[in-house]
Amino acid sequence: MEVLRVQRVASESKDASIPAMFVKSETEQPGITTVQGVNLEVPVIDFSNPNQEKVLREVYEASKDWGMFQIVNHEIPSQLITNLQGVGKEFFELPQEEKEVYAKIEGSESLEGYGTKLSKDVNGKKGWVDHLFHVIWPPSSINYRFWPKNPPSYREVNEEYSKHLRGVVDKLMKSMSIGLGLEGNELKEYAGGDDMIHLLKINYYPPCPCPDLVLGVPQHTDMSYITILVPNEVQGLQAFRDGHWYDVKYVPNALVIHIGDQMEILSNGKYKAVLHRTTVKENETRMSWPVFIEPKGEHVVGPHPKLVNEDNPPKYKTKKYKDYAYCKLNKTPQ
Ligand SMILES: O=C(O)CCC(=O)C(=O)O
Ligand SMILES: [Fe+2]
Repeated sequence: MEVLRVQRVASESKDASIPAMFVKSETEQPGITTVQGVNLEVPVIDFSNPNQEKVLREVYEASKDWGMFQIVNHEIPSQLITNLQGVGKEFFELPQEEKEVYAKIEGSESLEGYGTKLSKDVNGKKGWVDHLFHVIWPPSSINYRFWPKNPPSYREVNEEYSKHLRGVVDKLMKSMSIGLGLEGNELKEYAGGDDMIHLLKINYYPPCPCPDLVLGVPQHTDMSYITILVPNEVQGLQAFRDGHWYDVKYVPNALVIHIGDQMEILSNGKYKAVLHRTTVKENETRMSWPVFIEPKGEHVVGPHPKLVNEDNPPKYKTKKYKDYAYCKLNKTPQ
């Protein structure tokens, strides 16, 4: 049996019709639910600002008020980002059979591999997106079976990106720690230190004849501590703010940072996980490269002990991350 791949559906949807399983209900359709003509300008933080006190303050405010911000001058060379995008794009442009070599293993609990989300949303609808997931850090958790061998430079480019990204993770975790009144290293240590998993996802959103009716990724908060995302130049990320959906402005060379559930929990609610979703375009392919920074499954997650006391009791349960993930993915109460 042929598996469903949105890239293939897209290539076969040349007229203005698409299979009904992708058409969202009116309460979700972006053509109806997006605030038109307004780009949400989430805070853009200059990481290289000589006034590092200001950077700390900006990271703190954005994590608390928005749950999302963009960073520029982050020391990841723009050529490296271009290369990361280039090798990812080359992979998705390979013939279908070559991509299927990396397909997610059916029945496996791991997210790793090439695929299309099989589960439908609450209304039984699917997203207009395919993806590839693989771990890029730590080395002991990497399974190269899911790293494309074609293009040949895929591995080298991704390893180089991962190396640079670790510096950004450290700086973000340190800033967020200080923002909460902790020592610079305390948040990362409690979160899992250098054992935290860096899980790369590549989203591939092919052109869609009716972009107003579908969503790429439906509304969600990420489960991670933080997510660091490189988009291509095709706008599509939306954030929910003050009760409405807005397009997030594309900023060249910026990394988009999302606060995820685990950071909200770790901070006992001080930092907010951002609700977001993606739209697609009629004539352009959108791609994005989020890296989810998350604990290992066995890691116990909950509010940092120094952030709770009698006056500020824990707002979230303490449990293993894998149990948290199970409840979230199966939509059972936490
Ligand atoms: O493509 C994007 O900009 C966001 C994707 C996303 O939210 C996700 O994959 O979790
Ligand atoms: Fe997300």
